[in-house]
Amino acid sequence: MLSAARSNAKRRVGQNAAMTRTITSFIDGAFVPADGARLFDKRSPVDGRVIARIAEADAAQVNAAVQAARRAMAGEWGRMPVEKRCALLHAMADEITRRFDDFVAAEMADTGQPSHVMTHVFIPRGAANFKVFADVVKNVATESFRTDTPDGRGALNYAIRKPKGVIGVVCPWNAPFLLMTWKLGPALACGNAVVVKPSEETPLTAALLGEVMNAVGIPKGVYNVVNGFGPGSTGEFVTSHPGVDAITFTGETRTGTAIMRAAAEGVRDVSFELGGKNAGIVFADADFDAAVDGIFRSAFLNTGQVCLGTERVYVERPIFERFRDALKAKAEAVKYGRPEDHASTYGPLISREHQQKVLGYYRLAVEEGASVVTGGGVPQMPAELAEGCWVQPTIWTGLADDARTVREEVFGPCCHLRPFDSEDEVVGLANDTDYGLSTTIWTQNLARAHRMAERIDVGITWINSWFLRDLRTPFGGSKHSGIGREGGVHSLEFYTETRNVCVKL
Ligand SMILES: NC(=O)c1ccc[n+]([C@@H]2O[C@H](COP(=O)([O-])OP(=O)(O)OC[C@H]3O[C@@H](n4cnc5c(N)ncnc54)[C@H](O)[C@@H]3O)[C@@H](O)[C@H]2O)c1
Ligand SMILES: O=C/C=C/C=C(\O)C(=O)O
Repeated sequence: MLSAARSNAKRRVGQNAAMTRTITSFIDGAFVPADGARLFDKRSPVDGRVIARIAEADAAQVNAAVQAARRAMAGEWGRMPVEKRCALLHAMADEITRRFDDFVAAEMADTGQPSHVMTHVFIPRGAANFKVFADVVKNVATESFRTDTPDGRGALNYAIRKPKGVIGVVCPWNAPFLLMTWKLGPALACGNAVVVKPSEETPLTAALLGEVMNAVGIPKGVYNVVNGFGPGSTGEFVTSHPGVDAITFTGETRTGTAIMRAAAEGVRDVSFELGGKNAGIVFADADFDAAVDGIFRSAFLNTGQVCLGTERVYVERPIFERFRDALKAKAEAVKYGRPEDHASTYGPLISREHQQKVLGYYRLAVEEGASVVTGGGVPQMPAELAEGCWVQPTIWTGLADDARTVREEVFGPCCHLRPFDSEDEVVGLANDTDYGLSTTIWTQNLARAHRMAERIDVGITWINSWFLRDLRTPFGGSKHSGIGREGGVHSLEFYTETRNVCVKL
C-alpha cells in the first residue's frame, strides 16, 4: 500500500511526455479529456522507460463515474432481460479473444511478465471470466418453501435475486486483467454497474476493456474506470462514495482494513481477497519431479507476485537435500529477458518501489540467519535492461519459525525451505500464520492428503497441483486472507441482494 506522501512523490510528468500516450478515465462510455488533471508516469518494469502518463481522477471525476453508473442502473441496463445481458457478456469474451494480441501486449507492457504467461494464463482467463458467470446466472435456481398456516391454506415463499447496484471494484497490479475480470464477470452478469479503480501500476488493460465494452454495445455507464492512487486519492474517493453500494477488493490485508473502515459508513458490503503466506508441503513419497516443478511454479511464477504462491515450503526430511538441490537448479536456469522475447521465462518485479521492498526482505533474511541457497540480490543485466526492476529468484534455508521472513508476505520470488518429520508437525507449521489463503500438498498417499486438507485453515488446498482453477468453485481466504467467497454461485451471494416474497394462499 502506498502512503499518501509516497503517492505524491510518484506524481511526476514523463520526461518524454510528447511521445507517450495519456491514459484517462473511462466514464459513461467515453474516455474523458486529461485537461487539468494531475498526471503521473507509468514506467516499464523491464527497462524503466516511461510508457504512459496516467491522469489521476479527482473526487469530481469519481462522482461523475458513480452518477453514470447509477443512471445505467436506472436505464436500459437495469431493465435488460438476463438472456440479453448474458449474450452481451459472451460477446465480450469473443471480442477479448478477437483482440487477444492487444490485451497480451498491454498486459506485458504493464507488468513485464513473459508472453507465455499472458497467452496461456492471464488473458484467456479474462475471456473465461465473462463466459462462466454469464452461464452461471442463467442456470441458477432460487429456493422456495411451502409454509403451513393456522387456517390450513398455507403460504408460498420464494426468493428472487436483484443486482446490488453500483459496485466499486478496487484492483491490484499482480495479475491485473485476470483479477479485474474475475470481479467484472459476476458483477455484470448479475446486472450491476461498476466503477473500477485499477492499480496505479497497471492501467492499460482496464482502458482497453472500455473499447471492448463499446464495441459490443454494453450500455453507457455500466463500466467506468477511474485511475489514480489509493489513500487520499481515487481509491479512497471510490470506496468512501455513498453512491457505491458495495466494494469488492483484491490487494493487501492492510488496505482491506482501510477499505472496510470506509465501507462501514453506510453499512456497505465488502468482498475481500487479501494477502497470503502460503505453505507448500512435499512428502517423501511424492512424484519427485512433479513436486519440484509444482513448487518451482508456485514460488516463482509471475516473479513470485501471486497471492496463492508458496513462500514457505516444508519438505519431508529424507528428501530435503535432494529437493533443495533440484529446486536450486531450476531457479538458476530461469531466462531473464523482455516479455516479447519468447526465450524469456522470468520477468522483473512490478516497480522500483516493490523491488526495494523485496530486496529489503532479502537483506532481512540474512540478518535473521538464513543460509542463501541461491539468489539474494539483483542479477547482472545488459545495459538496456539495467533500469528494470529485476531480482534473482531466491531460496533460503535455516530460518527460525518465528523469523519475520517466514511470517510476513514478501510477494516476491522467494521461498524458505524447512524439513519436517511428521504429518502432525507439518499441519501445525502450515497453520502457524495469520493468513489462510492456499496450500499445495505433494504426496501419493491420497488418504493423508484428504486428511490434511481438512486440517489446514485455508480457502483452497491443492493436492499434487497448484493454481488449477475451476471457476465454479468457491474461492477466497480464511483468517487475514479475506472475507467472503467468490466463484460460481458463491459470487451471487455478494453481487446480488436476495429477497424473499411470501404469498398467502
Ligand atoms: N487473495 C487474492 O486473491 C489476491 C490476489 C492478488 C493479490 N492479492 C494481494 O494483493 C497484494 C498486492 O497487490 P497491491 O500491492 O496492488 O495491493 P494494494 O493493497 O497496495 O493495492 C490494491 C489496490 O488498492 C488501492 N488502494 C490502496 N490503498 C487504498 C485505500 N486506502 N483506499 C482505497 N483504495 C486503496 C490501490 O491503489 C490499488 O488499486 C498482495 O498482498 C497480494 O497477496 C491477493
Ligand atoms: O495473484 C493472485 C491470483 C489470484 C487468482 C484468482 O483470483 C483467480 O484465479 O480467480
